[in-house]
Order: sequence, then C-alpha cells, then structure tokens
Amino acid sequence: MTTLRGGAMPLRTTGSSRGSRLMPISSSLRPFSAYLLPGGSSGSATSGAGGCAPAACGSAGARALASPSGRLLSSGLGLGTRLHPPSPCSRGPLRPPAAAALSVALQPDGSSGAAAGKGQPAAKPAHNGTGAGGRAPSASSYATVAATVAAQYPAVAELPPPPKSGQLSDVVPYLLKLALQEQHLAWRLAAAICCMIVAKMAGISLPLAFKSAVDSLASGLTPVALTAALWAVGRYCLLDCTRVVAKEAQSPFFAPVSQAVTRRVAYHTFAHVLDLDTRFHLDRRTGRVSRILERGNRSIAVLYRALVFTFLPTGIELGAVACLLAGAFGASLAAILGATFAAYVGWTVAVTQYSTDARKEVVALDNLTSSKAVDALLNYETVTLFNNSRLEVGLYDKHLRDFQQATLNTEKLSATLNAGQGLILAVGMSAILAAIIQRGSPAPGDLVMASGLIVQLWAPLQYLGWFYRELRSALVDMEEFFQILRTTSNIPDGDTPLPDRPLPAFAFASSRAAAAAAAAANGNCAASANGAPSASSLSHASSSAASPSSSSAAASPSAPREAQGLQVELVDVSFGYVPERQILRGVSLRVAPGESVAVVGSSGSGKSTILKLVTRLYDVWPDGVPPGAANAGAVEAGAAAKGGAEAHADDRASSGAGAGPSGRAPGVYLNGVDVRRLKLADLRSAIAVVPQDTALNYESIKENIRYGRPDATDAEVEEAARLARLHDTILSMQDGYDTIVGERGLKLSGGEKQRVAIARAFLRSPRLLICDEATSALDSATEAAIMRSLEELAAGRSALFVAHRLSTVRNCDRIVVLREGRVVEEGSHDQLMELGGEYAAMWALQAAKVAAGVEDGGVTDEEDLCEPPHGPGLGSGHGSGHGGSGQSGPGLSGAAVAAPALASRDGGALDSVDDVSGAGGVGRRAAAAAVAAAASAAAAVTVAVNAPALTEVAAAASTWQ
Ligand SMILES: Nc1ncnc2c1ncn2[C@@H]1O[C@H](COP(=O)(O)OP(=O)(O)OP(=O)(O)O)[C@@H](O)[C@H]1O
Repeated sequence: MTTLRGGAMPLRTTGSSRGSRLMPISSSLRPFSAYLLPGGSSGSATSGAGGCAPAACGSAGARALASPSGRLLSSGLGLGTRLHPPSPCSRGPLRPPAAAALSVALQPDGSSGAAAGKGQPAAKPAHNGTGAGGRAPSASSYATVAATVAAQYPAVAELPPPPKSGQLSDVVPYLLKLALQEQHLAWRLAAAICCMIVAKMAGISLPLAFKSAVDSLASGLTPVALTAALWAVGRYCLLDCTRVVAKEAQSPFFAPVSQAVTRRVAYHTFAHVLDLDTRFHLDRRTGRVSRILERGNRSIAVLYRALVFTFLPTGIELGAVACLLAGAFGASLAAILGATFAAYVGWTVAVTQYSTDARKEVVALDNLTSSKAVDALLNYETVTLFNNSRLEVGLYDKHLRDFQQATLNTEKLSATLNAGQGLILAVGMSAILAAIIQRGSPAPGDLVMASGLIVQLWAPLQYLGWFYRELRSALVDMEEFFQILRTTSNIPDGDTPLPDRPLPAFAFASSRAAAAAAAAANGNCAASANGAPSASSLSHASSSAASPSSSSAAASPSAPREAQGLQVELVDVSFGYVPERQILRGVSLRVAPGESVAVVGSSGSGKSTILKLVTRLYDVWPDGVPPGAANAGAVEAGAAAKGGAEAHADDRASSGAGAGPSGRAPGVYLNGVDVRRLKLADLRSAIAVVPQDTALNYESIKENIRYGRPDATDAEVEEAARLARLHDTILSMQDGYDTIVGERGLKLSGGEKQRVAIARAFLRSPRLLICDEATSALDSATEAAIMRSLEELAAGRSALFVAHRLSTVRNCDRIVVLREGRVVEEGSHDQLMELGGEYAAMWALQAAKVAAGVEDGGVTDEEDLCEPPHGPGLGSGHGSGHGGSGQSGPGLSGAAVAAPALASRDGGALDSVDDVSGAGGVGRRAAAAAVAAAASAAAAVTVAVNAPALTEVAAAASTWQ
C-alpha cells in the first residue's frame, strides 16, 4: 500500500497579510535561513505508516505493515488504553485520516509534496536505489520557506567590523564609514552639510549687515545714510531668512541618513545577539542586554546629531569668526578669542572626563534597575503566588534610589561644568570688548559687530558643552554596545552542508559501548566476581550489537535505510557546562536513520544535555577535556582541587581516550559529519525539538503554531493542531485560532503549550525529531492521543526522546540508560527487562506506583504490571538471581518486607537505586534488584506505609552481592 504524494502545499506568497505577522526576531538572515533543509526530497513514495513496501522501508516499515491493528509486535502490548499511552517510537499503527491527510502535504523530509499545477517543481521519481520507497533528493520546502522569507524580508547591507573601542577616535571613523555606505543617500548627506555651511555663513554675515546699518546711521541722518541703512537692514533680513531656511532644511535632508544607519545597526545587532550562543544568553540578564542595545542605538543617533549639527558647524563658525575679528581688529583679538575657546574646551573636557566614571555608574545602575523590573514582570505569576510583590517593589525601589543618588552626582558635576563654562565665556567676552576699546576710537558699528559675532559664537558654545556631555555619555553607552557586537559566538558556524545520507564507511562499534555499559550496570555484582563482564551483560552487548536497527544498519552503507532520517552519533562525548563540573563522561550512542532512541535516567544525569549537544546549543569538550585545559592532567588537578568533577583521566581511560569506539575523534556526528563542521542553518532546519518547557511568543495561537514553518497556510496550521490534539481546545477559546496566548504563552495551560510545540513539530516535519519530556505536562488520556500523533510524526524519521515515564518510550528501537553522565545500559525494552538492571528496576517501580495509584500515567497495562523484570532477586519471589545462582531466601524476604516502604517513596527508581546503594554500601546492581523487588511487592500491597526503611532494603540487597 504505497501512498504517492499527491497533495499540494500552497506556499504563502510574499507580502501576504499573514506574512506580515511573522515574528520580527527571525528577520535576520541566519535565523531565517535555519529553515533550509538541503537534501530533502519532494516527490515519490512516502514511508509513512503503512505507506511503503517492507523491502523499501526497512524494518520499521515492515513492522508497520505487520501490525495493522496498531499494536506493536515487538512489545505485544496494547495501545490506546486510557492509562497506557502508545510509544512514539513504535512504527505500527495505521494513520488516522487526519494524519494521513497532513502527511501528504508534510513529508518527513520537510518537503511539501507534489506541487505540480501549483507552480512548484514537480515530484521526481525515486532513484536512490532503495526500492519503491526510496526518495529522490530535490529542493526541500525549507529552501522554499527560506526563499519566501528572504523575499518578504530583504536582507539589510552588512555593517563594517565594529570599532576596537568606544573612544571617539575609533567611533567617529566608524560612523563615517556607516554613513558613506548608504550610497543612495549620499546626496542627502551632501545637501545637509551644504545647508549647514550656508546657515553658518549667513549667520556670521548678520553682524556685518548690522554693522553697516549702524555705521550708516552713525554718519548722520541724511537721506543717503538712511537709504544705505535700509539696504543694510534688507540684507540683514535676507541673510536671516536664508539662515533660518538652511538651518531647518538640514534635518529633513540628514534624518533619512541617520535613520537608515541606526536601523541597519539595530538590525545587525539584533541578528548578532540572536546568533550568539546559549552561554551568552544564559549568563546575561535579558533586561540588561535590551537596555544596552536600546541605549547603543540611541547613542548612534545622538552622535550623528552632535557631530554633524554641533561640532562641525561650531568649528566652522569659530574659524570664520576668528578670521573676521583678526581682519577687523588685529591678530591679538583673535588670540583672545582662541584663548577663551581653549579655556572653555579645557574646562569642559576635564570636568566631563571626571564625570565619565559617574556616568558609568549611572549606566550600570540603570541596567540593574531595568533587569530587576523585567525579571519581576516576566515572573509575574511567581511573584504574585509567593505574595512577593512588596519585596519586588522594595528591591526595585532600592535600585531606583541608588540610581537616583548616582544621577544626583552627575547633576552636581553638570552644574559645576555649566558654571565654569559661563564664567569663562563672560570673562572672554569682556576681554574682547575691552581690547577693541583699547585700540582707540572704534566705530559704533565695530562694537556692534564684535559683540554680534561673539554672541553668535557663544550660543553654540553653550550647546557644545551640553553636547559634549551627551557625547561622553553616548560613548560610554556605546562601549558596552560595541562590546556585544565584538563578542563572537562560542558555537561558530561550520561550512559543510548536511549530507542527504549518512557518509559511508563508518561502522559504529556499539558492541564495545554496550559491553562497557553492561559491565558498568553490573557494578560490584558482576564485574567484581571475576573481573569480566557477566554472561548476561555479554549477551546484552551482543544483542545490542546485533540489533538490526543499530550497528548492522550502519556497517553497510548500501543497506536500505529509512532514508529521510538523520544518522546521529555521539562518539565518546564528554561535556560540562563549566570546566569544574563534568556532566557527560564518554557517552557513545547512535541513532540510525529512521531509528528511535530514548534516553532515560535519573534527574540531572545529563539527558537533556545530550539533546543540547546534538542541536549544538553547546559543543562537546574537545578531546574530552574542557576547552582551554592544557591537558587532562591539569584539568584533573583543577577539578580535584575544587572537589568537583571526578578525574577526567579515569573517564578518558574508561572510554578509550583520544578517539571514539569507531576510531573517530570524540564528538557529535550527523550523517557522518561532525556537527561543529556543519552549517548551523542546515543542522537546525533538519531538526524539530519539542522541549520540556515551551515558551511561546506574545502572538495568536495560530501564529505560534505557524512558527514551526512560517510559510504554512491556515489549513496546514489547523491540520497540525488537529494532529497535536489541540484543535478542539482552540475552537473552545474565545477567539479561536486568533486567541492571543499572552506573555510567553502564560494564558495557556502547560499541556496546551506542549501541544503547540508538538503542532509546530508537525508543521516542521523534521528529519530528526527531538522530544525532551514532550508530554510531561499532559494527562494520561491526552498523552495517549498525543503519543499516537508523535508516533506518526516519528515514522520515517530519526527520533531521540528523553522521558521519565518509561511507558512512553518502551517501544523505541533502543533505550539508553544514563547515570551520572555515563551510559550504563542500552538495548530494547525487552533486552533491558531481561538484563534486570536499573531500567528494570525503574520500570517496576513506576508500575508499582501506578498500580498503587501513587502516580498517573506510567506503566498502566495490567499485563505490564504483572510483568516482572528478569534479573537477580526479581520476580515473584523466586529469585532467579544473577547468573541463575538462585540467591533467594532471606534477601528476597527482606526486600519484600521493605518493599512497600520503598515503593511509597517519591522520586524515580534510579534515584531509589542510588539511595539504597548509598545507604547499604551495596553494589548498584544489587540495589537495583532490591528496588525492583520492592516495586513488584508494592503492587500487591497497600501503599500507605509509614517511614521509609531504606536501610532494611539495603540490608536485604547486601545479602545478594
Ligand atoms: N546551562 C547550564 N549551566 C550549568 N549547569 C547546567 C546547565 N544546564 C544544566 N546544567 C546541569 O547539568 C546537569 C544535567 O542537566 P540535564 O538537564 O541534562 O539533566 P536531565 O538528566 O535532563 O535532568 P531532568 O530529568 O531533571 O530534566 C544538571 O545537574 C544541571 O544542573
């Protein structure tokens, strides 16, 4: 039953009204280019559920066909019972009509389906050699999305590299370069400067016209003199009108230049900040960053205004006045003028310099005050629920008071500056007039002209002082601004396109990892006995290695694959957010194309961290040691000194230092390419993430869903909402799809937000689906429905899941159990249950909790509850024991006694394993067995038991070692 792509996904045209509502934050080039998906395909047969021949689709496709009822053959468990959500990892169920409908439009590779007749390229026939289900690479819908967005939001010209410092000598050339880059506006710049020169010349000529009038009248009130005086007044009028018009014309000419530059700077700064890495964003408070950007942009406008309309004209004016005075009254007068000006500038610069520190303090306090306010506003609910509004207002007020105090200091300095400037000008003016009088018998017009010129000069000088202060403030603001522009991302972009298919010749030696994992899982019990992995661990290892969906598929590059999925490999990955605390320790795991892998483990074991490395929010430690560490020994010493991380060298040794199990350098590989070399746009466009905590934009619910693929039509948005089981909920809202979700989506419930994230993933139609506790906020019924949707979404792609509720991932091809940053178990659900280690313990504990009504939505099928994990001391009291040694008896009865108490404890099973292991000093495997036994026993008894007796359980466990 092959479904041909016949649906069309009409792309939104440029300039559509809806398009204008796309979130502006993505208008930078890189964020939008993130929708590129090279290597996608647009036409041919789909491998959707039930949609391909077994030969073409590989094992998952075969399972799908083999399981028309929707039950997974591998698990043998029913799906869809209220308390037993199906796993997204399963491949079995047939699609409901809605899913099938969207699957036509949204293919797993992100392509939009056949578009013939809609102006889109026609579907290409399959030719990839994988059979009828294969797909031909062609332009993906992400490329189309990127093109549409690029057409809708044209790119803005690049900025020159930011200046080295915020000093005037660096900033002025930078601003000049910026202005000159606006070539189409160059005439405006020239016109503005011409206007400025004309205005100044006309202004300087005014006293000359006035002098003529006065001199004419002073020569006697004859008709000739009167006529000459009237002509002089006429000239005065003309000059003044010219001055006024030219002065007022400056701004309209220049404003577009300064606006274009500030817009370009704002655009690129915003794009730059969005491109910076997660570490930058987590280390800085949002309020502070936004204030720095805001002030920086404003400062650029202030600087332009100051330079073009104040400093430059004042310089011109000063030179012209000095020349006129020197010509009329001799060089000594010009010297007095120069000395006055020098004193004025000297005083201004000295005091302003002194006030710069005060200004920096004002800026810092302003940042702090804004950050505090923004924090409180963002966390409004928490503030309110903890009744802490008084506290928040008090803290805000404290910052305000500090800010006010600092501002007061700058005001005092400002008053001192103004007073000094005024005194210097007054003395200078008097000195000039005195010098003119001293020269003897000046004409009345001379005095009038001199005072006119000086007043003309003094007025801008007054402003000059004020502008200089503004300039200094602007430079202080720009220092931080340019610092952000100079910051480079710790996640530099790569230049290698994401290959369509996994690169050949890479065989993942998962057997080594699996054997090591199994040995680690055995802990004291298995490994200490004879120093060799136990029989069961070896069998697990070999079964893992032989898993058709793991290594065997990768070993042969020509093997049929579920071609749309990405191949993900973590090779001996070590990582910590800070050098002193290592989180992941030599983790190796693999997701074959089309395979689904779940990562489970106790809280804080590093599950989400793995996802962050795959999506390249962070980079792995190169060579297994923190970046910058000279060698592992040095790091080790540092770590030991801080009492934090364990010895890195041990980790390196245990995981095969220097290269991963495949001989590759440690790292994360997608389709065989180290993610650090991949183009970030390619990487991110191939992935959809359903995060633990979904933050939404202050937009309508429709636009929030559309965020998954900005060119999606309304119909596609609705279809995605249906698949995410959100459509009916949306319709019940007052404004339906136009309902505004509020700040960060706080008007929606946690489950609704998660469903928006899932709907986005449906729209995105990724090659790798990543779900980090994607359904943690949902009730069991909704979870079951969503799981079916996720299952459909995951079909034909690769999928990586992180989950606490094991029932949601039990049908994944493989499950990786993580503890303290190490893989301790790996295999399918059945294999891990067979192993009887930590996974089995965790499963049993969750089953017990559900049975006892302590927890909702875990393992719920009765069949599951009865299913005892196989392993030492597990099961119904028969104590199969590790290696079949039959260690039953006192240990089991002890566990049975303590079981209810343990089962009543909160927290995941793995935490309980740690507790028991720690409390009794027993091996983890024994502790795991005790926990599992406890959980099994708890299913049969009432949970209401007092005081947890961990030591009893531990004692029981110790007898099994
Ligand atoms: N940005 C960060 N900076 C510093 N430490 C971090 C950061 N993010 C996570 N951690 C730490 O890394 C450890 C692993 O975190 P991670 O989120 O991977 O755990 P997890 O296994 O997913 O846990 P959970 O199941 O509770 O979500 C935790 O101890 C956490 O405190």
